[in-house]
Amino acid sequence: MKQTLAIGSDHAGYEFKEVLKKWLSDNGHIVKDFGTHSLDSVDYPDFAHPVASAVEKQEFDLGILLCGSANGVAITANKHQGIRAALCWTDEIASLARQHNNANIVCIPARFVSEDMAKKITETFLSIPFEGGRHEKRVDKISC
Ligand SMILES: O=C(CO)[C@H](O)[C@H](O)[C@H](O)COP(=O)(O)O
Repeated sequence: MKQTLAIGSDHAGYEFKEVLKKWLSDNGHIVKDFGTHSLDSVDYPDFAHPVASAVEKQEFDLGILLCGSANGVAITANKHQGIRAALCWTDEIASLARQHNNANIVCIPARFVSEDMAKKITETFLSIPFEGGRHEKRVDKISC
């Protein structure tokens, strides 16, 4: 299924962001790049907040964020009420983030996964649906 995607990173995730952006576009997805646009050192919240806001406003189906460990972008994105950002370092974790948590932003630790794994994580995150059922009420209880 072709989807609309918001993508962003800091300098540590920049190279993988460029790879993922082209690969996703080549596969028919609509991808908006919220930066960063070079390897120059930047601050991850400056990119994680705009991606999270856009996904929260439902301007995009899903979001993709990258930084070195993915902790910075995940912590930032999860400040947004409508966001469930999941730190994913394997495709199995990415699958569970969708199936059980209905995550709407995948956070990829660019300094700790291969390019191939970053693609597998992304592909899985975009294709696996939320299971609902017993997970529905748990996800509903997240907001405070
Ligand atoms: O925010 C992070 C960790 O929580 C990210 O991994 C950043 O990419 C990292 O902190 C950047 O580190 P650098 O030494 O400034 O390149």
